[in-house]
Amino acid sequence: MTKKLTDTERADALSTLPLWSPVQGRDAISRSIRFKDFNAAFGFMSRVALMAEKLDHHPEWSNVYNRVEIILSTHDAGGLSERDIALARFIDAAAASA
Ligand SMILES: C[C@H](O)[C@H](O)[C@H]1CNC2=NC(N)=NC(=O)C2=N1
Repeated sequence: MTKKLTDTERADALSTLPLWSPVQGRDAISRSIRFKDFNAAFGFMSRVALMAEKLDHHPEWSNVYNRVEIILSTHDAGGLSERDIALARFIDAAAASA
């Protein structure tokens, strides 16, 4: 069972993820990403989806044309865990090379 991060672990991890913001009212982080067009956005989502399956850890997300809104939280733990941090790092790398 994945554990929630402690307050210190959470703060340390978030300081290394400047593009992510805490979600108000819940233990989760979010990032909004704008791509060149729908093709770039959906290509990114496909790459993240394959990794999410591999990690058995899935984002809450939505897409409108070239924008993807992502929320990460660990449902089994009821909050942010190191799995969210790992997925956030993968997402940042995938978005940077899109
Ligand atoms: C059964 C399956 O392993 C679990 O439901 C996984 C799937 N993907 C998941 N994704 C996220 N974000 N949080 C979870 O707790 C989670 N649990």
